[in-house]
Amino acid sequence: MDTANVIPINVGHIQDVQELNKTKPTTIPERFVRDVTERPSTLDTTTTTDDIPIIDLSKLMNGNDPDDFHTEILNLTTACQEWGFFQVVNHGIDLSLLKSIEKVVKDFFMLPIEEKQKYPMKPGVVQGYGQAFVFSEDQKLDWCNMFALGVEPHFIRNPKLWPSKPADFNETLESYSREVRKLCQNLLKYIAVSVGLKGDVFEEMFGVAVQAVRMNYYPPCSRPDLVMGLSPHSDGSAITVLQQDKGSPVGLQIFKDNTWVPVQPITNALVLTNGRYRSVEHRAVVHRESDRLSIVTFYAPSYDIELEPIHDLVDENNPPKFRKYNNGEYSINYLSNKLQGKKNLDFARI
Ligand SMILES: O=C(O)CCC(=O)C(=O)O
Ligand SMILES: [Fe+2]
Repeated sequence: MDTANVIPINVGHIQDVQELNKTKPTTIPERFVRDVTERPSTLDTTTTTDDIPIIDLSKLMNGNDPDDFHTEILNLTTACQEWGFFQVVNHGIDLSLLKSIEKVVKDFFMLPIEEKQKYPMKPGVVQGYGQAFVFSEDQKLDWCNMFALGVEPHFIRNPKLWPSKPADFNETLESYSREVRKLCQNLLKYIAVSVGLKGDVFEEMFGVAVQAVRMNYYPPCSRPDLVMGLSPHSDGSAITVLQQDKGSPVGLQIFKDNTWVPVQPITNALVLTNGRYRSVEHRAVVHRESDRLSIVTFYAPSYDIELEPIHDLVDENNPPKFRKYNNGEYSINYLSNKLQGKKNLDFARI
């Protein structure tokens, strides 16, 4: 996952936004101020959160009521086809575990900067504490601190980056990641079914799936209109599960029908289906007074897997839109470029 050894880069000084915020700056440093066309107000939203699809996983898992199952599969199809995104309820993960992970992650971000800097995200590397996806000195910075860790399989972990404080961080992240992994596997099963494939098609295709977590902390900003919490992008994973705290009333936004729609969710984003299901473009904005935390799990095929559109979804009327590619090469490409809308898909687009 680390690309530092391959590409020599100069990212300049990256200010820590929490520390910056503590100084109550009267003006926002230039490096965070977005060009007018990239500010949060562009293409602002009229759609409301109520429209965002909600999937009740228990209706799919229980299998008690065939009508419920069928309706929910149709909901899933619409969600993946038209949104590339949905919220999941009755997902089976203990609420106490969701609260515990939120607490340890928040406690981590509240540690003194010296403590957090024991786990630095080096330039061009995606694990550790800092800002990912920064590759040049003149690139604008996001109003966000990140802490990212590889979780599974074990060889992607950098044990030196797993923090010793708060004391129960590692154990909680392990339990949480186990549960989220099961959720990803279940969602992928029903996503396969929703597109007319066998439930285990992704599990077989993925090999030993890669799982990573990125924790994002967005402090308040006196000029939320000028900065971006997280630049617009779509994720590089097969499926993403996003948990966010109730901190700020604004935060995650998804791009739909040319507007940015705000969300309060657990979510996902998808590839592999020859464009039939799309991954949603999304971004995060920040708030004048409230902070916000998100915990994002990325679940993706093994790096050594060759991926291509599923044959059953390709025919003369639907020719392949993506070439066959190695997922490790795709991941390196994704992680060594700044976040830029859906540009990452150009890597494999025909
Ligand atoms: O904080 C959020 O809501 C968005 C996070 C996100 O999109 C990511 O980490 O990829
Ligand atoms: Fe994302």
